[in-house]
Amino acid sequence: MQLILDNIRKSFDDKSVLKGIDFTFEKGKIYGLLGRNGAGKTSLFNCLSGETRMDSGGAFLRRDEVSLPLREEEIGYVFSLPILPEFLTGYEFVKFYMDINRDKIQPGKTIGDYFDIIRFEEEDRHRLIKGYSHGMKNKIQMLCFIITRPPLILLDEPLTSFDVVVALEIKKLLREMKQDHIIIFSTHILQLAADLCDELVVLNNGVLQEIPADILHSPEFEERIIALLKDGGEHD
Ligand SMILES: Nc1ncnc2c1ncn2[C@@H]1O[C@H](COP(=O)(O)OP(=O)(O)OP(=O)(O)O)[C@@H](O)[C@H]1O
Repeated sequence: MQLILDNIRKSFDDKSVLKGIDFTFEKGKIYGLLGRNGAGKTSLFNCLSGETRMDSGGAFLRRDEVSLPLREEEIGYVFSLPILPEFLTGYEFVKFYMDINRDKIQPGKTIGDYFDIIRFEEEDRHRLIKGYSHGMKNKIQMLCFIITRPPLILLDEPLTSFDVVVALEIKKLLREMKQDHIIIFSTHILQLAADLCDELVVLNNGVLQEIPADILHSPEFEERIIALLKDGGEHD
């Protein structure tokens, strides 16, 4: 399975942010998406998920030689600022989410099993989401894609809100899941990108470019990436 991005363009007013994104992502890999502040990482994710309309171009999933336009239900999107119904408890929300996705649940998995996967304390499950920390909300968002297992998983800067223990668990989980999914992960933490990702891509000047494997594994990795990022791109 491949995700094919074909000449995606997006401008806000007269500011051109995505200037023709062409890239092919493969199943079985975790991709780190790097780029300076304002480079357009979130805009690209929003265009893929349908949150924002792209001006032109397209995104396609290719399976068995057949490419079809990417559909909303094929994407699990974890926002950097989680959007959840704050008036529900975590348990109520996850139960509701499981109910509406009954056909996608792995056989025999209970709501308790799912909470256990993300190491969510028993007592927290029945508290209102409103009172959850940022990291707890992110965990609940992650649970959504763990339940539905969509082919494409987009993660916008999520691991930064997790404590080291949870971050390690989530990293393990992503590594397990990558066999069956395309995972794209935006981050500013170079060490995390180097540690977790199989490939790195940089969004610079509105286009995506792959970072050669020799940079990823070189001892001057950080310096070389920073030089690449300084080369172009916007910043706040
Ligand atoms: N809805 C919008 N309306 C107007 N401008 C927008 C909108 N969304 C994004 N932009 C602009 O597009 C550019 C890219 O923003 P985006 O949030 O995609 O960058 P980013 O790479 O995710 O940045 P960061 O690393 O700081 O989160 C910025 O100049 C931003 O101001």
